[in-house]
Amino acid sequence: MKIKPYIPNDTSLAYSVGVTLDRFIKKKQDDFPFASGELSQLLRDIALAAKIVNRETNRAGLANIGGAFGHTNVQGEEQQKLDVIANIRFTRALTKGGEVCAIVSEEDDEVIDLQNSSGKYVVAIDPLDGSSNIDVNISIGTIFSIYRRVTPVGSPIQLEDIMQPGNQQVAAGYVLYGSSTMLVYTTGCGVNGFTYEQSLGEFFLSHPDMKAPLSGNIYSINEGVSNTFSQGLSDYITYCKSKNYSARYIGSLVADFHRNLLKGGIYIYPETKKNPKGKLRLLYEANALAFIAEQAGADATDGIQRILDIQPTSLHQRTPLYIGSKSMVDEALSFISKKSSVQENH
Ligand SMILES: O=P(O)(O)OC[C@H]1O[C@](O)(COP(=O)(O)O)[C@@H](O)[C@@H]1O
Ligand SMILES: [Mg+2]
Ligand SMILES: [Mg+2]
Repeated sequence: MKIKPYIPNDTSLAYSVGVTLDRFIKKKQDDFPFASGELSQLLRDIALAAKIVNRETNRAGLANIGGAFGHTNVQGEEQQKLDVIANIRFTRALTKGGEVCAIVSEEDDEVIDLQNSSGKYVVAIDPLDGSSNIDVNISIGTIFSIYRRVTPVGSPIQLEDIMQPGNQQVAAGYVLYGSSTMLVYTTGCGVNGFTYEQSLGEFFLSHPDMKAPLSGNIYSINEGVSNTFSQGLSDYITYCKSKNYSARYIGSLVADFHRNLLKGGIYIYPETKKNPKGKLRLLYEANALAFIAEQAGADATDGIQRILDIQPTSLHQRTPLYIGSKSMVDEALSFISKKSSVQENH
């Protein structure tokens, strides 16, 4: 019996499809000899729910799942049907996956206790980000943060399991439902992006080891509320214009963040009259993107401190957010801190 070693056949007849998310997760897990596979399974559960939500977003217009759901969430925002559908899909996948003990969701007033005595992880999630763009076919997303619970597995969920600062995240990421669907995540060892190949039902590694440019020329801010900006921030926007930076604002945090992460830029959602503490939520929007940003060499602050060092005090608390290329965040901070110190002295 003849045995021959396998020699990879790189013929263009059968080009390599690339590394699937599953294989990538498995390989990363092998890098950690003591890894038990639970986090890997949790990431796979999130990917599965993302595929289902991707299918729903693609056919939102056809399947009567566009439009308002007719209920207001704890933020006082009118829920869209797709907000509710995405929330159900992710909660169900995380429950069935068996690795999670509690979920904090934008769409649920309270912590969801999964009564899973073996669940090690807590997930904070924005099931559908950019809800105002659902019905107009503009990119939307999902944002997630993963923490290890701090109280013993099997014991009742405690506040300290939930109210952990962002620097305690063990993983975080987002899904972007755009012209293509991508899943981008970090476990604290760099950032990797995967593109969804619909016909194969698989995410493939398309953006290995993502690094944000240190500077850029894109600024993303809703200038529609500029009359409530601090003087320092107004001066910074004037400065951006004087530098001929491009103004780009999609109104979907995930999409604006993703573009700036790839091209270099800054996204700002400041304190405004309507949202004196900013609009975006710390636990399931800012923390996840701040972890990704820092892992890709970018920065994230609330204008005063590192987002990841903020100690949460309430589930749906909001925070101002300045996130993006390092030198641009530094620039913005130099403007806002200068003015606020001037105002303080006067
Ligand atoms: O319309 P505004 O005030 O500019 O706010 C847009 C921001 O609000 C959000 O839609 C808030 O997120 P949700 O859609 O998850 O509630 C962000 O995605 C976006 O960046
Ligand atoms: Mg959101
Ligand atoms: Mg949302």
